[in-house]
Amino acid sequence: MKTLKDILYGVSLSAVSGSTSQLVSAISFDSRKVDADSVFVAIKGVLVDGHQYIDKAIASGATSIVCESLPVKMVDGITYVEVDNANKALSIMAANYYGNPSKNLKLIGVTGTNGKTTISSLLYRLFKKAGYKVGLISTIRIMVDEKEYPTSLTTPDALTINKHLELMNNAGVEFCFMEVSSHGLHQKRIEGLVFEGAIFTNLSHDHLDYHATFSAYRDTKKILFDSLPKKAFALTNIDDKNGLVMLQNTKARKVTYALKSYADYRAQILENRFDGQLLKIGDLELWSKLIGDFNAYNLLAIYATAEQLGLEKLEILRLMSELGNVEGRFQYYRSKDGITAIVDYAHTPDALKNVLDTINALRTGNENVFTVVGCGGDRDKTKRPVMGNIATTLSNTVIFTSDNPRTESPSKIIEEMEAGVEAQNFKKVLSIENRKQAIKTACQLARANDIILIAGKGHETYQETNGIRIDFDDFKIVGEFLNEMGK
Ligand SMILES: CC(=O)N[C@H]1[C@@H](OP(=O)(O)OP(=O)(O)OC[C@H]2O[C@@H](n3ccc(=O)[nH]c3=O)[C@H](O)[C@@H]2O)O[C@H](CO)[C@@H](O)[C@@H]1O[C@H](C)C(=O)N[C@@H](C)C(=O)N[C@H](CCC(=O)O)C(=O)O
Ligand SMILES: Nc1ncnc2c1ncn2[C@@H]1O[C@H](COP(=O)(O)OP(=O)(O)OP(=O)(O)O)[C@@H](O)[C@H]1O
Ligand SMILES: N[C@H](CCC[C@H](N)C(=O)O)C(=O)O
Ligand SMILES: [Mg+2]
Repeated sequence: MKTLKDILYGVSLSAVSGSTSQLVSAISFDSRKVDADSVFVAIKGVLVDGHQYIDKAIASGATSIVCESLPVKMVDGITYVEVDNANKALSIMAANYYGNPSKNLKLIGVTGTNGKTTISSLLYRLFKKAGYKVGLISTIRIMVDEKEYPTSLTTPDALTINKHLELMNNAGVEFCFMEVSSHGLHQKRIEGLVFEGAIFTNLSHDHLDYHATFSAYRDTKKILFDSLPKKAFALTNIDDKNGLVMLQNTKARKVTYALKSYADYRAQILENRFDGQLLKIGDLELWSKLIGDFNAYNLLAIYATAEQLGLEKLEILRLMSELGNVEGRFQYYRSKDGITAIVDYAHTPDALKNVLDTINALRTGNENVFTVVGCGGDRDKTKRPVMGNIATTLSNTVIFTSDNPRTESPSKIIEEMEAGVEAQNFKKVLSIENRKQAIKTACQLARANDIILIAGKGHETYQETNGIRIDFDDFKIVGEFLNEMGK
């Protein structure tokens, strides 16, 4: 066990009342999960202020408190520590508690609006194929080499991150690829981690409910690059207009990638087909099973990262040619009649446009494109009309439906999506609240060789309404309907 003093190493303290030499059994930031002899960190959250639960934490066994303002009435025998930023303190404490595990492996953070899961998951697979022990912290899962752990956030809280990094240390993991979300950065979940490199994918409209402005959202992403040490690499996509912004204040080695601009790593798309694409990377060629221009960017970022981490060029390309799709990212099913059903996690305007552009570019004749799409409840409302507009502009028929309504009214969300539809496209729209019914209708309407895109939920296996999750799997459902209908 460590002492409170050891755990607080590196945290800037503004006041201390009581002894810090006591042993600490655990750290908690939730009064409902406090162990005896633990330290409770009071966080000012989005919904409530953790400071109001300090006494409850003490009643449950906490013997020390870390908070942003000392309570007026302090309990005898309890140590109180005041800090400027409790989120930041929690993360540094978590790293200390678990023995700073990020220092014992090469940790690479991936940030940006879209592409984080794709890039980190494929880098995990590539390094596994190259024979290394590898870790992954992603939206879909956490992997400690070959052992899988469930996760519910893209970037988990600092205790969860460091706990799994310690497991990775114990398993001899050399490289860990981790998604770094803007919420994670803003809430300082990654403070105290030491990165070997960072990757920026792109920046587009998302989470503007949480970050007040687009520039605030951008500056949050930049924190990852600002915090890199000198020996790390900072890899950025300079075809994105915010790509260079990420490099402005970094101490790390600056490395760029692009398809359209002059960059350290360049690629050209030579051929794009439904079963893959041919890319020219530098003066070498790569046939990849991943399709779409957006995946060309992801593949180039993967190639550049692998090279920055010391893998050999030809070996990287050989391993990359074996990589297939990540679950729920352009995952497709071909029916007996040649209907293609694509399940994709596009839940932002940019992702939806990219996926539909990719589909339209691959159409060879007069196939119809049916899009089934919704927008999440309790999430950025401003993206709803924009996604409604994109879906109807780029498809022949659109079925607006529900995607995790959470505490909002599903019909209200659909109305907000409909508000973005241009008059000439009204005739293309059907609105069916029940997602299963919406998918069934698309299957009924589709004729041989048509294309059905089911967007927004990707790998998710549930639909969440008012805190209740029911099993729901787009990919399984669409396959079953097409099969049942004998199409
Ligand atoms: C909006 C948001 O990011 N919320 C995260 C935040 O919770 P919060 O600030 O709302 O917490 P709160 O409920 O206000 O409580 C404040 C504090 O009081 C404590 N508390 C509360 C009640 C009580 O009885 N006792 C007690 O001690 C809480 O434990 C907390 O420490 O901190 C929690 C602990 O780390 C997170 O679990 C929680 O994620 C929620 C579940 C969430 O849905 N987050 C999403 C939006 C998110 O983070 N998404 C990103 C981005 C995904 C993407 O890029 O698309 C992600 O990284 O997943
Ligand atoms: N490089 C890219 N540029 C634009 N769109 C992309 C890119 N890569 C993937 N997409 C699209 O965005 C969707 C989400 O991709 P992915 O899950 O890799 O992103 P993410 O950044 O992890 O998202 P999240 O923020 O939810 O964790 C994909 O299903 C695809 O439609
Ligand atoms: N990580 C994202 C995923 C959104 C996916 C979509 N299916 C939704 O539920 O809104 C979020 O929590 O905002
Ligand atoms: Mg992700």
